[in-house]
This record gives sequence, C-alpha cells and structure tokens, in this order.
Amino acid sequence: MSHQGMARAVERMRDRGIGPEAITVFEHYYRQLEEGAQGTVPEDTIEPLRDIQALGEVRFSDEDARLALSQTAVIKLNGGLGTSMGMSGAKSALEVKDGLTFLDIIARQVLALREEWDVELPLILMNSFRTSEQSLEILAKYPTLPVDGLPLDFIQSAEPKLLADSLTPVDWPQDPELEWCPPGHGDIYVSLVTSGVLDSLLDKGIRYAFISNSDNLGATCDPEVAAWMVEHGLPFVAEVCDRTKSDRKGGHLARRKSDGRLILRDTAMVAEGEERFFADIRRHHTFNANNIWVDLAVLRDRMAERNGVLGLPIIINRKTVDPADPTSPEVVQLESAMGAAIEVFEGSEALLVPRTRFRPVKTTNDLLVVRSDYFVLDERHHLVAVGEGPEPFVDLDSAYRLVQGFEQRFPHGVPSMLECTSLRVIGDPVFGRNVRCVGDVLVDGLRRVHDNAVLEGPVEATADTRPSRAKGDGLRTVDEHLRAILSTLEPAPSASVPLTEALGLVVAKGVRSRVSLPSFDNSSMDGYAVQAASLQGADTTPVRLRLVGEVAAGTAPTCTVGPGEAARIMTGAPIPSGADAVIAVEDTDGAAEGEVLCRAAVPQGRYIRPSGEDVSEGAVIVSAGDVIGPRTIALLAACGHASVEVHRRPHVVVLSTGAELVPPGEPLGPGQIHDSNSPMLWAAAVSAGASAEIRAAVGDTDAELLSALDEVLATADVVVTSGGVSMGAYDVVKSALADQGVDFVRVAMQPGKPQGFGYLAAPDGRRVPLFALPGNPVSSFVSFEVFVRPALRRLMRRTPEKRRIRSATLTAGLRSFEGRRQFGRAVVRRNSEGALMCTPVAGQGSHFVADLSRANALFVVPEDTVDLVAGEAVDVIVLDD
Ligand SMILES: Nc1nc2c(c(=O)[nH]1)N[C@H]1C(S)=C(S)[C@@H](COP(=O)(O)OP(=O)(O)OC[C@H]3O[C@@H](n4cnc5c(N)ncnc54)[C@H](O)[C@@H]3O)O[C@H]1N2
Ligand code: MOO
Repeated sequence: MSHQGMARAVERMRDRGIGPEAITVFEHYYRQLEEGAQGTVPEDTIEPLRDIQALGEVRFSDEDARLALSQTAVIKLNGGLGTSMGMSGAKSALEVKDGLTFLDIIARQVLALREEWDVELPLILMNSFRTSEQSLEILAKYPTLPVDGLPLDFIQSAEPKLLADSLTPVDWPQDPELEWCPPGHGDIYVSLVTSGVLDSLLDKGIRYAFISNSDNLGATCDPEVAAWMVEHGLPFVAEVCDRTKSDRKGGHLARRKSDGRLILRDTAMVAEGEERFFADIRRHHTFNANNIWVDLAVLRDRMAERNGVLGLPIIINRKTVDPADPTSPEVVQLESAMGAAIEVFEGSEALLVPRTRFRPVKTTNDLLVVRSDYFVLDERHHLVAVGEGPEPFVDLDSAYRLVQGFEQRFPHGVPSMLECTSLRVIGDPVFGRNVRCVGDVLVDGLRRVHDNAVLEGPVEATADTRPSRAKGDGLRTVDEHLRAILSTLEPAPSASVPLTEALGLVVAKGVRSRVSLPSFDNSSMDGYAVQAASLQGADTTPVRLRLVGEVAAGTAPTCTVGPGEAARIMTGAPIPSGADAVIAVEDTDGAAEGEVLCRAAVPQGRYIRPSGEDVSEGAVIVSAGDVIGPRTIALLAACGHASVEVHRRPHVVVLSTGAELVPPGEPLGPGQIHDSNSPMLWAAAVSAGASAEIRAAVGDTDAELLSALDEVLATADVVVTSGGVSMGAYDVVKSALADQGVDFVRVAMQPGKPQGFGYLAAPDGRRVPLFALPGNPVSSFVSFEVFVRPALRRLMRRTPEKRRIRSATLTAGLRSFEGRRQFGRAVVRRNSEGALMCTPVAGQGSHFVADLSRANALFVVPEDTVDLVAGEAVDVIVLDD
C-alpha cells in the first residue's frame, strides 16, 4: 500500500513539473519513512563540542576580509509563511522595524555591505512556491540589487503532504495548494543544483555562500567569517550561540565519536529517555543558530559524488493538511534541516558567535521588542540594541498572538522598552501613544492604556495608568527625571563637518582611505639612495659611489640610481627608481657632489618606508561609532579627508534670568550680583562636547523671557536656563513656560530640587529641548551634571552617557536629608596606599561658589541614608576625569 503511496506521490511530482533530482531525494526519504527510520542520535555516540573558536578571536586585515567577501553570496531562506503569527503570505513581507519589512532590511544590509567593502555580494532568496512573487515585488524597490548573470531567487522544490495513516498523497480540493509543502530547508542543496544557481555562482567566481533565515535580523554577512573560511580552507561553518535555559528546545551540534565529524542533533533526533542530556545546557552549551557558510565548490563535488542525494537525517513533521484547521486530516511532511549537512563535509567547523547574530522574530512578543526603541537600525541597517539592560522579556496575551490583533492593539506603535526588563500583558487593552514601560511591568485587567502612560514596575498596572508626576511626598526621583528626559531625546542627525570641528564627535559613517600610506616609497633618513648590492663589503672597505642627483621631500626624483651610483636624498623624499636602500648620511662623508664615500653596507629595503605599509588605499580607517580624537584627525587628514560624517554637535544656548544679575566685570548696584551661572553653564556645555553661547541675562518678566527665547530658538539645539523655577513671586521661567510644554517638577535631590524640562517649537518647526535649572549656583551646576550632561552625550551618541561612579572612603562624618539624594561637593584624592579618600568641602550650601570651585568631585548619599561616619564608603563622581 505504501509502495503505491510513493508511486502516486512521485506521479504527482512529475505532473507538477518537479525535476528528477528532487524526486530522487523525495524517494530516498520516503523509503526511510517506510522503514520506520527515526534518525535518533544517542548520547553515547557523541561528544559535546569543546574549544569552539569564537568570532571575536578571528581577526583579518581589511584586504583579506574584502577578498573573501568578494567571493561570497548571501542566500536567505525565505519560504516561511508566518502561519503561527496569523499571516498567509511571505513572513518576510511583514513590517518589522521603522516601517521596513524583513526583506527591505536584508536588501539594505546587503547594499550597505557592497558599498562599504566595494564588492558585488549577490543576494539570492530561496523562495517557496508561495513566497516568490510577493518577495520579488519588495526587492524590486532596489534597482541596483540584481547582479548580472544571477537571479534574485530560486524556488525550492515541493512535495506532496502524505496522509498520516496510509502515507499516500492527501487530496484537498477546497484548496489544492495545501496538498503541497516545501521539503524543509535542507532542500536548499538540491534546489541550488536543480535551479542552476550553484553553477552560475561558481561561474562568476563566487565560492562561498552565507545562508540564514530571512526572519533572523541578526544574520548579517560578516566578512570576518568569510575570511576565516578562506584562510583555513573550511568547507562548512555553522554558527552557534551560547545556550540559555530558554534555548533548551533548539538543536545543537556535537562531535560524532565514530568518525570525529560534527553533526546536528535536533529535538526530533533525541533518543528515547535521553531528553535530560539534550536539555543539559552545561553539557551541550551552545545551540545551532542556523547561520551557515558553505564552500560551494566542495558542495558541488559532494553532490556529484552522492548522485544528488546528500542523505541528511530525515525529519518527520506531523501537521494537519490545513494548518489553520485542526480538524482537517493529519498529514506527515518529510523534511530535512539545512544545518544537518555539516556531517557531510569533512573538516567542518563550528563558530561561536554573539547572541546578536541570532535575533529571529518568531512571535509577536519578539516583534514588539524588535519594533520598540530598545533596538535601532544603524546606518548599515544592522539591528543594534541600545537599551542598557538585557533584552526585555515580553509575554503578551493571546489576543495579541496574531499580527492583526497585535496591530489593532498598538495602533500608535509599541511602548518604549528602553528601560523595561519585562512586560507581561493579561487581557487585551489597546495601548495609547507614547507609553513607556519601566522595570518589570505587569498589565492586568486594563481596558486601555492611556496616552503618555508610564508603566513602572514592579507594578500591577491594574488601576489608573495616567502619567504620574510624583509619588510619596510629591517628589520625582532623580532616576525618574533623568529617564523622562533621556527617553524623549532624539539624537542629532548626522552631518559632514570639517576635521577642525569634529573633535570629540562620534563617526556616523565609516570612512575609507583615498590614498595608500605612505603613498609612495620614501626615505626615513637623510642620506643617499643606493642599490644595496653596490655597498657590499663597505663595512670593511669603504666604497665610493658616483652621485647622480638629489631628491628633496616634495619633489619627484629626476634621476635613476644604477650600480655604483647614489642619489642624495632627504627624509620623506621619494626613492628614485633603481635604488633599493638608503644609507644614512652619518655612515658617509656627506659629499654633495662628485662621489660619496660610504662606510657601511646596507641590506635591501634599509630606511625605505614602502608605499601602503601603513594604510592601503580603500581600507576602512574609521568606523561608525568611533569617537574622533586628535589621532583620528591625523589619520583622516593623512588619508585625504578634509571632513567627516559625524553625529552633529548640539548647539547650547545658555540664558540666565534674574533682575539682580549684572555681567561679570561691571560694577554692582544695591542688591545686584554678578551673573556667574551663565559662564559656568557655558563651560560645562563645552566640556561635555557641545558648542555653546551665552545669551545676555534677562529680567523677571514673562515678556522679556519669551522674546529672548524667540530669538535663541532660531539657532539653539538645546536651551539651558538658570533661575526662576522655585516658588518666589518673580519666578519667571516657571510662570512663562509652564503652559508652553515645559514640565516643572520637584526632584528628590539636594541641591537641585526644582527642575523644569520640556520642548519648545523653533521657528523652523524643530522641537528644542529646554532645561530650566535652579538659580542657586551650586544647584545649577549639580543639575547640569546630573541631567544636562547625559542628555548632551545622548544627543551626540557618546557613551557612556553618565560619569563613572567610584567608591571612596569618607575622611569625615556627615548628615544628609532623608528622602533626597544628596550630591555633596568634595575633594577626592588617593592616599599613600592608593585608596580613594573623600573629604567633603566645608560649605555645603547651594550658594558657596568658592567651595564648589575647590571641589573636584561630587559625593552621592542615597535617599534612605541620613548619617555617614568617617571611614565609611561613599559613592563619588570625579568631575575632572
Ligand atoms: N519658598 C521656597 N523657596 C525656595 C524653594 C522652595 O521650595 N520654597 N526652593 C529653594 C531651592 S531648593 C532652590 S534651588 C532655589 C531655586 O531658585 P530659582 O531657580 O527660582 O532661582 P532664583 O530665585 O532666581 O535664584 C536663586 C539664587 O540664585 C542666585 N542666582 C540666580 N541666578 C544666578 C546667576 N545667573 N548667577 C549667580 N547667581 C544666581 C540668585 O541671586 C538667588 O540667590 O529656590 C529656593 N527657594
Ligand atoms: O535644592 Mo536647592 O537646589 O538646594 O538649593
């Protein structure tokens, strides 16, 4: 009966036009199925992987990496339908981040790599008969993507689903397409051959393929892996990641004892009673990320040797014919796993890669995290985690499981997850706009989550989630206020700036050298360019060489140096042709014309700085994320760049308020003081890396302040005001801006309790952040340190945003306010044993400018600490690091 089943299945495949190679493979698996093959891998036949090479340990020169990448193609397994997320078309057509689909991101990643490395890097999808059309439509948006002589996709084979009891092909007239399934991703090897793509790639000189799932946004084509394969002649590399408890189900690699080869053991291959070994994450401590690298020439040989049947272990997948209808007949699908091919290649290797290379989106929980601000797409379209903590754990209720239900309940986008450790939603609330999750959040039984809600854990966000300003005694904590600021800031756009304006900025786009360094062979000494052979024996018997010319730095040589000849040469001057060494002037008589007497022999190459020794033309000299310092500027300049693309420097305008203020240097009238906050805040902004200017202080009327702000908003990226934020009758900043979008809050800190922050609209529509700091000089300074400096660094993408906190020993006791975090001023020094000692300055009042200036550090006393005695440890922030 089942033999008949195979015959009928094969007949259907022929009718559908499926090629003989794929049919042979199907028959192979069908026979295994009939024989009751289980394909198990018992634990005593394998050894756990040990001493796995890690990606960070393999390093190659740019040139090697480029060369390897120029022989590589990216292949994406794109047959997935996303049925488990309620999708019917290609899963990769789902908008996953910033309005882009998986395929858009993949296409952009490939195009960025091509540009960065100047390589052809073909992208090819392995589609199923159901995903091809829709996927190619998306890729059509990228006209430069296709590579001459290669298709953008090939279609993997199809096979009939078999009725579970009779193993005959199932009939499903309601939707005949459901009678077919793709034979798993292990089919890629057969389909590469039958589609002709394998030959086309090899004909074009493409020797390696990087193959991964299209829903794994972490799987970017890393040139270092390609270079590693080339260097060691590896036929097959499988990327593995460290396994955590939640990865217990995935497959892992192991070494087969009988022949020492690597094999893949998937869940389905675990022998009965051996689940505990499989689940032991210390024993099998990595899992297969399904990112593989294959030497296509070796693959072609293996396929030929085995008559097109690689013989991968069979996977028997049991489903219903209509996956969406559990009452439809039960079927089996014969599949194989791509990674299983590792056992076919002698000399295969596993490579331990960071978890970031395995970021699949399998569920809407994954989708929420990827869409959120926890991740950004960088300029190379790599998905980069920007949250400080580990990736948040998300568990949404069943109403969100399918994409449609998910979209309906997040109509304004997903919440901010930057500061979230976990989010669990019970019920099916619709989320408003600008919702922020902080810590471990549980949403239970809510009908809706309001706009601007801050869900702060550990929370049972069961009651009201309207934005809460204050808690307890009405004060906001320091961390809450800082988060409220940082989470709304949008980093400055990138711009190209001259080198002299780039100091301290973060590179937005990698730069390649326009020249080789040195760009020509030149002399590292003042002396004579010679042929080394001419000076043989000159150590014992001095040799006379005929002077044929002179080369100074900055000129082109006009002479050629032959045997017995020399050309006078200066440091940095080009080596004339014919010469292969330089003898230093000290080893000669220094003659300027006629003949020069040489008293030393020189080896070939002596004192010659060869072209390209330092940098080769086209090499990447700085990368996105690098911070520009004086040495980077030297490199950029040497490599021919007058400007560099960076994240822009924000321009800060400082504006003090108070009728009592007089500019420094001018005489004081009764009740007047010199404005010291303006220059202090200006200097603090410049020290933080921003550019800054001071706007003359204004008095205490709303009109004065508003008209000054109108003026500064035209040029400011950030406005910092001082004064006028407390409870006084003339507290102008608060009175003028409270209903203009600036929030005035009291923060549980000392000094610096009254704070304002918000956004004002600039004349050109930009939203300009405004910090309203308290007027007391010390309060103003501390507020800048705690809130403005991290914000400026975030705008410039400088990390770390906050200063380092260290521990020091107090030399004197002190008292602090309960419920407020105290930022005291101190002198922090090392004692003779090297220990950090903290001595608070005498005047801790908010008006002591001299004591502030004597201090070099802030000490931080937590909210719940009131008394500290000498000898206790205290946190300190050293200011002049
Ligand atoms: N009744 C209350 N009074 C105050 C409270 C309060 O809660 N209730 N809070 C106190 C705290 S704490 C602070 S801090 C200050 C904040 O005051 P303002 O931001 O409103 O600032 P001003 O009143 O304008 O000035 C305070 C102080 O600082 C001197 N100052 C102001 N600007 C400058 C400058 N540019 N250069 C040098 N010195 C400056 C100003 O002359 C005052 O002496 O409020 C407390 N009051
Ligand atoms: O809190 Mo105010 O900022 O002390 O002086």
